[in-house]
Amino acid sequence: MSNLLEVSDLYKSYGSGAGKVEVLKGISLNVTAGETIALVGASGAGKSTLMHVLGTIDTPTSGVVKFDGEEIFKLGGAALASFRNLSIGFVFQFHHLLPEFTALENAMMPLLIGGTKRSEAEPIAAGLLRDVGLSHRLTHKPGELSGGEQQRVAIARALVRSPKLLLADEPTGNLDMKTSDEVHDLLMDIHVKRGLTLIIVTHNEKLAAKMARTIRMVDGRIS
Ligand SMILES: Nc1ncnc2c1ncn2[C@@H]1O[C@H](COP(=O)(O)OP(=O)(O)OP(=O)(O)O)[C@@H](O)[C@H]1O
Repeated sequence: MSNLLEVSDLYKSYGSGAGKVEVLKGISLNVTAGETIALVGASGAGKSTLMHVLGTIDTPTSGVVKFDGEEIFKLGGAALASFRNLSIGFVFQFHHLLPEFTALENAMMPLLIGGTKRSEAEPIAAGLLRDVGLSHRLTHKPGELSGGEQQRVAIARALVRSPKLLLADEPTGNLDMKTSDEVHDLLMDIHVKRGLTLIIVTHNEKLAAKMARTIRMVDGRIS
């Protein structure tokens, strides 16, 4: 299997001088296309920071990230944004849905932002909402949905552009156990059906055990 991600000697620090915080301290890692990875470690170890850099919503201080062989941080601003929108889906602990839009509108937002016509975006988003078990909630706004349903909408939105990589940062950290289990099963189901590469930050041991590989971070390094 080919590598989807090749990460070499990644460093990330914030601030400067006496206030400098080194968060990532030389991370090297390969991720095979279609792999599932649990990223675990104590609070403050740098897991979210690594996810943000892999997802290109933050930039490394130094080091190289190759996605499908391409050095992504060599891309300029607009090209990088377009790469991110097309290739990577994100699910966060808090769903970040737009409250004034319906489930369907939220799910199709990345397509609309990418320039797809609404008439084309709608059936794609509706199909995904059906896949996550929400065909009966298309016109509900986030405030009218349960926590698990909101997270399902966020998952549909993350998948609407058929990304190769799904990054999920504590996707069920905010949900009760039963709802978490349902969302975990959904993520695994999506991985199996789509061959999606999945990296999940989690403190949930049951979820970590479902992933093919566990990567443990300790103080900015892979242990
Ligand atoms: N923008 C920032 N400026 C300064 N320090 C930061 C910034 N972002 C993160 N940090 C610091 O980097 C360290 C790692 O944070 P990060 O959120 O990556 O950890 P984590 O492993 O995801 O933790 P948790 O499990 O609690 O979410 C923390 O000490 C944090 O305070």
